[in-house]
Amino acid sequence: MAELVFFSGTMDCGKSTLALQLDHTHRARGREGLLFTRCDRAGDSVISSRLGLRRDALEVRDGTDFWEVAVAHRTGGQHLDYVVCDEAQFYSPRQVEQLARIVDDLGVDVYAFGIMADFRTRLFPGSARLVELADRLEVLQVEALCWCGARATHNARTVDGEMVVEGEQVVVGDVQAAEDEDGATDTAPATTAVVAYEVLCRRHHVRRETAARARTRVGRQLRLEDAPLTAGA
Ligand SMILES: Nc1ncnc2c1ncn2[C@@H]1O[C@H](COP(=O)(O)OP(=O)(O)O)[C@@H](O)[C@H]1O
Ligand SMILES: Cc1cn([C@H]2C[C@H](O)[C@@H](COP(=O)(O)O)O2)c(=O)[nH]c1=O
Repeated sequence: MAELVFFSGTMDCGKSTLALQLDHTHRARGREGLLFTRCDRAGDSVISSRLGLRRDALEVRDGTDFWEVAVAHRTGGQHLDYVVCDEAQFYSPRQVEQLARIVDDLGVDVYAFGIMADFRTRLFPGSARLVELADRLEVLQVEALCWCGARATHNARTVDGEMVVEGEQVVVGDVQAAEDEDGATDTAPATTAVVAYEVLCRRHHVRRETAARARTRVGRQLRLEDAPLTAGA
């Protein structure tokens, strides 16, 4: 029986990689599918993974109707066994309902991949609807890690290196810029605010303690410990 599966996890836990692997495996067995994404970091109409894999995909827009696309595909004489949906957190609840209908009325498997919650720890509307409707929820096996070594369960947004808890729900971006060898973080010209993301455990998300902030705190402690005791101190 066809099913709607929601594979979810934090940013950078391997969702797009798994989406492309799953498509490859099904295709290799002669099954035919359609790939969809919305606002991938790499640009329009592509699913990209940080491992370097990338494949063309159909870009989901506000007006995309999955039911109509699937029916037109079949009416055009093509097979449709499964659908892979990346960045599904950006889909509207109505579009998720269309995906469920494809499963139930057309017998097509739908594999959706996305993050559950935004940087404020609030569910994306599309992800909430997926949780409500999916036959199965799968949590990815490669667990992203917080800087402290604990399992990362939350996505944090930073603006110019500082964690923020207010702002637009959707801002396409990547996990923190790579560090230079000297430990300095890459930054854009001072006039452009740099939005980035970092995965954290709940404790550090609540405390707003990013890796950079933790490093600053430790550095300050070390400097205090090294400071010579002055008379009367
Ligand atoms: N250079 C690398 N070598 C091995 N694995 C890597 C490398 N870069 C990224 N990864 C793996 O890829 C994962 C991110 O995969 P990706 O599919 O882009 O994640 P998501 O779609 O969940 O954001 C990382 O968690 C890590 O396991
Ligand atoms: C937390 C959060 C993330 N986003 C964006 C940032 C990325 O473009 C995608 C997630 O991509 P990934 O493949 O899972 O790394 O979502 C956002 O717009 N708002 C947020 O709060």
